[in-house]
Amino acid sequence: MTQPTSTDPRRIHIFDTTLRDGEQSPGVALNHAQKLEIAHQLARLGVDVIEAGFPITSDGDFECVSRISREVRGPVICGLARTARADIERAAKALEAAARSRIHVFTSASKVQIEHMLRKTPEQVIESSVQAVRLARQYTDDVEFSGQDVMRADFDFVIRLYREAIEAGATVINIPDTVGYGTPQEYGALIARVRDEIVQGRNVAISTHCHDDLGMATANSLAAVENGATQIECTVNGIGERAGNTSLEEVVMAIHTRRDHYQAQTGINTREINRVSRMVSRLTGMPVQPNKAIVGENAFAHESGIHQDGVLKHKETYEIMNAELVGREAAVMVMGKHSGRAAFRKALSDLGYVTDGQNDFGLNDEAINVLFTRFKELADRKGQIYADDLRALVEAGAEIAQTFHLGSLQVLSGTHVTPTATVRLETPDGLREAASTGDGPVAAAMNAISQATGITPELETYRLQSVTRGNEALGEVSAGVRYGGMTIMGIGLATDVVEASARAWLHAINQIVAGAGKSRIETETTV
Ligand SMILES: CC(=O)SCCNC(=O)CCNC(=O)[C@H](O)C(C)(C)COP(=O)(O)OP(=O)(O)OC[C@H]1O[C@@H](n2cnc3c(N)ncnc32)[C@H](O)[C@@H]1OP(=O)(O)O
Ligand SMILES: CC(C)C(=O)C(=O)O
Repeated sequence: MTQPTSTDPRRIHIFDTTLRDGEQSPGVALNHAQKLEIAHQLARLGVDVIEAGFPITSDGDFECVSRISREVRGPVICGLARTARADIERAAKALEAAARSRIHVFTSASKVQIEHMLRKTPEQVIESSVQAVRLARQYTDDVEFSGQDVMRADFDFVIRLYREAIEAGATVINIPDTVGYGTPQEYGALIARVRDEIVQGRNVAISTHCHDDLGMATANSLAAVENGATQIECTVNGIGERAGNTSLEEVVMAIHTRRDHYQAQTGINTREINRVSRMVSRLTGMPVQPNKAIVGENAFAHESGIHQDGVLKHKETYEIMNAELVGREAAVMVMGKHSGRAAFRKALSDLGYVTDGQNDFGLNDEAINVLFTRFKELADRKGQIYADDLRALVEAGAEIAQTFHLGSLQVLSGTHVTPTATVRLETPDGLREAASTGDGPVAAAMNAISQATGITPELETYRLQSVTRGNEALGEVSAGVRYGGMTIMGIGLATDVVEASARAWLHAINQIVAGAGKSRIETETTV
């Protein structure tokens, strides 16, 4: 076996407590099948330890830890226990079938918890902890010891408590900031003290267990790594009691991405991170916030034109890690009102409308500019623009040179008024305006356009469908018209169905103009 050298990165063990502390999230209760599914995925992810449950809690929890012990191979399987004999014996029983098992014994370290919750003296806490660790060691060589709430405890007492636990046989000492009170500097300093005063020279691992009450769980865990911790307790998506625990994905990717700084590595197969995140979110019913680091929907998305342009030119301008590395698709360009021409062009190219600058669909630079203006108008109203929106946009508007552009449309309609529409069209020769009534707002808009253009086709077919998602979905109108012996299909697209109808009508008229020639329009306009 190769001996590690002093320059090898330190190995940080990932202790996953999604199934124990994570399940303590208010409202979450996983059944056996769900826990087993998550445990198998955690094994694929490559965590070092799975805290499978707290077996004394219920027969169900006991049975679940037993099943995971029987069926999941790879990680150490751990069960939680208070310092009570019954808890330890129950945990030991549940872990019997595990290939490698750990009993995790915990007490309390802070004055407030010792006095008001345990109702013991500090000496009694030390005594019961020593007894508990010794008992646990009768069942396994791997015993973890925790004193809850260390960051609000007297640090001299913490040092005494942990020294006694190590003497009694604890092999991992976990330093929990149970209520998320510590700052990175304070927590790091305590870990350094534990390392220097009681762990130095012994085969005992220092572990972190941080809560996110002040949003510092990840920073605190990493501060501990900088000061000698070699195990991080964490949960997928950071779920857990109250504001949750340290996020597994955050610490793992921080250590990976900043290995220059931490000089450390984990055994996690990072490509499984996204899968486990989605699984835990689905099974717990806890959605992941979109801006959540690493696993949030927006974590690898770029929406603003300047960022999109930068990323298209060189990914590293705005990315510190590859999305593929955590099992996600390459960075996504979200098309919206902040997007610029570079991203718009790329999106059209991805959809096959522009290839290597060549123009397969009649999309020359001018056409792209026209579409881009239309895209911005749509984005202002609709927010996010999806691929289907872009397809519809191109197919509705790009293939012909438009003589008439819809400048504005106003429609008055209701239960006791005659529907009336006023349109303003932009043409190469200036503005044209007209107003008209109709049986409904759509007919009024079409009549007004016909008046303004001087072209009145006959409407043969009319179809309205929603082409995209959400409340602000684009409506696409296909209007089949007859004019001069020809059937022409006009397509119109807008979030407003009357506007989509007007655009379809105008699209058909523009095709008529393109086919018939300018003199014909002028003639008809004067009629
Ligand atoms: C920070 C953490 O996440 S710790 C883990 C928290 N997780 C859970 O509590 C989930 C599972 N819990 C349960 O199902 C129950 O609380 C049980 C089964 C553990 C205990 O249930 P009960 O016997 O009804 O006790 P109850 O929950 O009301 O009170 C907890 C008892 O444990 C004692 N206790 C708390 N921590 C410890 C400890 N580390 N060691 C020994 N006793 C402890 C309390 O002092 C209290 O004892 P008391 O009843 O003599 O006052
Ligand atoms: C059991 C301990 C480690 C715990 O969950 C905490 O202190 O938050």
